[in-house]
Amino acid sequence: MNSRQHITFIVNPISGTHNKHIILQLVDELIDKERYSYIVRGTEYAGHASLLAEEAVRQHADIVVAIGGDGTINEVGRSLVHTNTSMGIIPCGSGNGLARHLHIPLDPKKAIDILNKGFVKKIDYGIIDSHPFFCTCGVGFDAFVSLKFADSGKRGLATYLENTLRESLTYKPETYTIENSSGTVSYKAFLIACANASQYGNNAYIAPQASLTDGMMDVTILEPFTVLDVPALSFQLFNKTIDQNSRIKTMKDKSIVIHRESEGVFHFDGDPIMGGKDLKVEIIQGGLNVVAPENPRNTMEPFSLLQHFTDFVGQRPISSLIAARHKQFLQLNQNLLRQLSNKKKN
Ligand SMILES: Nc1ncnc2c1ncn2[C@@H]1O[C@H](COP(=O)(O)OP(=O)(O)OP(=O)(O)O)[C@@H](O)[C@H]1O
Repeated sequence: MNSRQHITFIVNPISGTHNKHIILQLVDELIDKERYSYIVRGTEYAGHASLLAEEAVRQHADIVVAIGGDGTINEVGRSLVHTNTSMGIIPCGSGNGLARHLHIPLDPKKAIDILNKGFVKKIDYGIIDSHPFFCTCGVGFDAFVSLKFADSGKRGLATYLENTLRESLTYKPETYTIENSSGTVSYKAFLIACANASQYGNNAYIAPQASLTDGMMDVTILEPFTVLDVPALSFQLFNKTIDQNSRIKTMKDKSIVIHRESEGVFHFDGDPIMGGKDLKVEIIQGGLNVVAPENPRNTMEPFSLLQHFTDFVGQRPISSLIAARHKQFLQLNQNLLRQLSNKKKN
């Protein structure tokens, strides 16, 4: 009798910065072959990971491991929710928000070790306007930034951050009405982030209190601010204290509806898309099984703000980031961005 569990590894060849051949060699060397049999599938285009994961579920794979970043995880995860197949992660993206929240090590050898231990936990996921998300989704500058990010690779992450901060000073906040379980509230806001996980990735904590297992969404609303607020906001974003800033309002709920002045962009796990004026956002409790550290505290590194900031800005070339977006998708995003920028200027 074959009692081994089966893993399908899905590798996005163009995500992040790691060399995927080396990672696949490490998988072959280090995966526990007494515990697991496995196959490797490579993605050939944006969206392919979802189809490969669906196929793995049909073939009763026990675990599908996403080798990629949050975009790949989103594609894999959406096919695994409410199934008996768990998701594993070997983080290889540029942000790795979900892996970081789960304390899955960024070192591939250690991430494989987590797979070998095979501890499975249930986590929540969210849905915005019928698009599943696992980390964050949002509107306003949040979505605008995700469009900028898609356009940022050739200029480097530091330039991107600088441009983003500069753009933030001219970006016009909009008025949003949020329907939640206790009523209706209106905010003039720069961005609204709805978080399942606590960070965007790169240790930028937009919702420091967010939990993946509480069945709740943490909503962070950033009200209009001035240039004088930027240093504190930036510091607090990386220091896990942005919720203490006076420009920030927070709420927790299972489900909200965001009404905005006009249709426009929103993002789910950093991928921008056009949507209508009214967006329903909800959290589905415990819908996804993930292989993760059993005791995250043991895998946590000491908190260092400098390290977090360096992680975000980095010294590394990010030419691979631009390649990390499917060309057509990038084109679409750039068009949306231009439309949005023009709208904002008019
Ligand atoms: N073979 C492929 N060719 C082009 N695009 C692909 C291919 N496979 C996957 N993609 C797309 O690449 C996008 C980026 O991948 P992913 O998000 O995993 O990496 P990343 O952007 O570097 O990481 P992060 O999201 O953590 O910042 C995904 O949204 C996915 O749709």
